[in-house]
Amino acid sequence: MRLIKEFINQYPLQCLLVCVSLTVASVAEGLSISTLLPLLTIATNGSSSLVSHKTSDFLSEGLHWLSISPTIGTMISIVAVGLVLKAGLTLFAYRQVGYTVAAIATDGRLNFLRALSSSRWEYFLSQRTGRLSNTISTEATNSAEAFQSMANFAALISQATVFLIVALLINWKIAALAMVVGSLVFGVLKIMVSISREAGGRQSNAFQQLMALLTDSLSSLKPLKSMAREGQIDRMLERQTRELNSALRMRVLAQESLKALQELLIGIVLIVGVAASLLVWNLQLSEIMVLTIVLARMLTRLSKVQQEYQKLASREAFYWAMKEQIQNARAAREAEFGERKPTLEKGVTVEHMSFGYEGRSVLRDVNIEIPAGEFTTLIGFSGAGKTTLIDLIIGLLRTEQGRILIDGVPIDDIDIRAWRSMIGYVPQDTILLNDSIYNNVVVGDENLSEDAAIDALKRAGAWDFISGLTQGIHTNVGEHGGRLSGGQRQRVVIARALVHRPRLLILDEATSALDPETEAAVSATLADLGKDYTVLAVSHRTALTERSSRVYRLDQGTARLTEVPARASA
Ligand SMILES: Nc1ncnc2c1ncn2[C@@H]1O[C@H](COP(=O)(O)OP(=O)(O)OP(=O)(O)O)[C@@H](O)[C@H]1O
Repeated sequence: MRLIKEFINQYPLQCLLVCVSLTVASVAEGLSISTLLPLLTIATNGSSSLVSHKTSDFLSEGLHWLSISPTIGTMISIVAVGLVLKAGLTLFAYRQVGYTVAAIATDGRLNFLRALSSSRWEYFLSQRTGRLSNTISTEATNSAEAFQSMANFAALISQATVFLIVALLINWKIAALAMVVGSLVFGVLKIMVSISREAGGRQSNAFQQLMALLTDSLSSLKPLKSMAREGQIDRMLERQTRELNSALRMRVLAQESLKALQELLIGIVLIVGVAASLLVWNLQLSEIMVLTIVLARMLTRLSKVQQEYQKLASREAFYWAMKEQIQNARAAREAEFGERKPTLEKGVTVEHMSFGYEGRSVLRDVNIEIPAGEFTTLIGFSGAGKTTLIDLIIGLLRTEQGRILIDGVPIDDIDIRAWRSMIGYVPQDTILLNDSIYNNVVVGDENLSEDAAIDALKRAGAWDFISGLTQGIHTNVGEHGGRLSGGQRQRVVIARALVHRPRLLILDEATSALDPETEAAVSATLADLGKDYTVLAVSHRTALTERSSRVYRLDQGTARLTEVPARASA
């Protein structure tokens, strides 16, 4: 099976440790069981008909070689040591399995997150949020649990093999016959494994669709509910949920049918075997009893092997789905930039820049200057390409048609992460984390102190309202920042953009989601920041255009310098 090979390649040491300890554990168990038979023989004063001579001979030769006499005490000790060894090794193996399961889930999640954060911006935008969270949760968990199934599968195979050897030592003809009939039974039931694998694939797919749909719907639920149009979403969600339910039912049916049929067929095999042994081969009842016990255990283990294989098959789909997500994100990796450290003493120049999405032209021969230390504003109709131009300056988008120069150095030659770390970006949508104001400003950066956050909040004009809160900077902002007003949220986002002391401040319609009064107040704060930073703003607010030394209007894909910044409007 492909997944088993994959796990062996990815986690060779863990697989080896698990495999060796499970095998030795099974041998230890086999040794205890084979010792039980001669022990019974001795205990029943030599009624050797209970076991074959081979089993006793094999054991007594071993004991003789070790210079140990085969007394009841020795035998009991061997049984006890075998059982303790088995328990210890099984514990060791399954502890290793548990650690590996956790490692597979963690590695999968981290690999996916790293690949995603290094992917091209266009690729990231094309992903559905629900699909991404499904990879992190359901697919990562099920992929890891597939390893658990693989370990159970290996443990059961080694136990079944040991029971088979014991059975062969007792009566090889009957053991071989049971193996042949058992194999036929499992061959017939293979179809259930295929059904499970198919159901696992359907389930993985249905989960992906449901999570993607759910996330998309939740974000647009309010307007749809307000217009009483949520019914369509309900119907789509219901359809996906029913599809998931149907896949789950199929998986359960296949699993339960397999168990029930296995039990039935194993029972029939044993009854027919006992009847044939008595009537055809005329074996003694005691020998038949021992064989029945050993063979029943062997067949039960084999049936569980098939059940574990079935679980492995149904979890496999999740592993490959996650792997595909990681590979796709890696294939969409951002192209390499250069290594030159950026400076911003003179400014940013955009020269003859053209850009389009999927062959559709958006920017045509754009030329603009963003002088260092000055306030530059972009205006233009919705869809004119203002955000696209900003994304090109940040290096989120790339084009070979035209150049962006940072202090005269082409952006392609620059260490792009160093360049981005010189940027403070304030977007239109203020999505805050459900966390404290402080954590929303520093966003996990341990190098940023509380003093730095307070300083940034003061510069963003947020300190007045924060100092009035009981918990101050440690106040939780609620889901999506719902405990703050729109203006307060936006000021926290501005502080986030200022806290790492950027050189270039990019304001992408940073005030347009606010009501006029708040917009005017926040715009005044932003205009004031123009004293200390190089600013590139997308805005039609007079407060910002008035503050600008240059205003470019983007129209029909081209940028023109407008002459009356103060009156600029779309
Ligand atoms: N990821 C994308 N894939 C395909 N087309 C896109 C993508 N992003 C933007 N576009 C298209 O490019 C054009 C310019 O979009 P852009 O967001 O740059 O405009 P804008 O001037 O910032 O608009 P607005 O003022 O409404 O934010 C639009 O027609 C938009 O549909």
